[in-house]
Amino acid sequence: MTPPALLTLDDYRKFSEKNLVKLARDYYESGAEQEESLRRNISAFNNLLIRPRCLRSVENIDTSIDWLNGKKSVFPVGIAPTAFQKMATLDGELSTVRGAAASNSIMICSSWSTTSVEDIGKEAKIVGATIWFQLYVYKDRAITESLIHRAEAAGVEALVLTVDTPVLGRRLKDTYNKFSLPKHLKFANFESNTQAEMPKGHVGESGFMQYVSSQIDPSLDWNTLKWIRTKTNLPVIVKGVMRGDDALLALEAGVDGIIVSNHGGRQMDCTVATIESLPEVLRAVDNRIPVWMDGGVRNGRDILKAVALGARGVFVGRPVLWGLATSGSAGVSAVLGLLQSEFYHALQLSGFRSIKELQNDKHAIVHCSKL
Ligand SMILES: Cc1cc2nc3c(=O)[nH]c(=O)nc-3n(C[C@H](O)[C@H](O)[C@H](O)COP(=O)(O)O)c2cc1C
Ligand SMILES: CCCCCCC(=O)C(=O)O
Repeated sequence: MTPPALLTLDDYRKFSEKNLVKLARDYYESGAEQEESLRRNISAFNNLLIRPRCLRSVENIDTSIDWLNGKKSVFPVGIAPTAFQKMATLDGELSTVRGAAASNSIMICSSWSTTSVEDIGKEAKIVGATIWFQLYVYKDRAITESLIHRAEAAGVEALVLTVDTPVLGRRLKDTYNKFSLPKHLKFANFESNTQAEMPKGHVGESGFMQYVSSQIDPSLDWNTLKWIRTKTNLPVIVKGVMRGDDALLALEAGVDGIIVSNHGGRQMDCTVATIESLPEVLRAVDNRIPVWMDGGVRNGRDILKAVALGARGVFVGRPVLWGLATSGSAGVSAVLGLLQSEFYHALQLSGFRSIKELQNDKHAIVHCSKL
């Protein structure tokens, strides 16, 4: 069936809901606890207002940006890692990587994918996509080390260490639903490792929470990051930094980039929004390494605001799942294409012809409290 006109990401969200069973929909949509952070990530963008320039000849706009170490991206939006994509569509992560390639975006693959990193890597080579690999650190370091080496061999270009998940946030809907990976799906990076195999079916309160507390290392600290550094020559990016002081520690630990993130409001609830944390992290980093953000980006104006503050780019999580559940790889590239055209349009309407020009204008946006 041809989907109706889908004009906004919210249209994709609503349309995709029909294609998802409740267990999957709740898992994808949930935030932790009372979902304050989830809502604030989105609403905080509204406190930033754009100050448009006029009469600036906006016929040609350059949305490209140096994404990492000189590698260009045609527009500043990447795909955040999200687990268990085969709950959204048959081909799961393979559809996402195809959608990423079709829209010249980059994909961060989750440690907890339902397609192995090797299979995603093979497909990425065929379709010409850039992939990074997101890492969770297991109590059993041999599992973590083997994941790093497998990701390297699969052709990933950077490792993304998630640092906001020492333990799992309490997502109430998942607990009510007794969420676990549906029986027909695999925890694909761990198939051969029964130790790390997630319990199947509805066990106890949430099979997911049980698995995390038995396997994931809550003692993760800055030394763990140094240990990871000794295991790979790939750039290491930390995802989940929310404060300037932690950004300075990340710099000291020698990271190659930071993603300001609160895990889409799925971990600690009642946090500041990521767009509110971004300026403090940027001040601390002072242009020494790239800083991206994710959380609540839902249109081209949000991208403009984050980039105007100084972000190298943004990542989107749930919107890609909505595209995936709407129409597989075509849906992913449609969602990314929509963001790209909205960003282009927002630059035109506000009189900025390139990201450089936007970032050089220190008054492009204003916080509403300053009016
Ligand atoms: C269903 C779902 C699964 C996620 N899985 C992962 C994951 O495996 N690893 C990770 O680092 N972050 C994970 N995240 C967090 C995202 O990478 C990202 O931080 C968040 O979705 C950004 O917010 P947004 O959904 O508002 O764009 C997940 C988020 C969602 C919604
Ligand atoms: C160590 C926690 C693993 C959570 C995996 C998936 C995820 O990040 C999410 O559901 O959010």
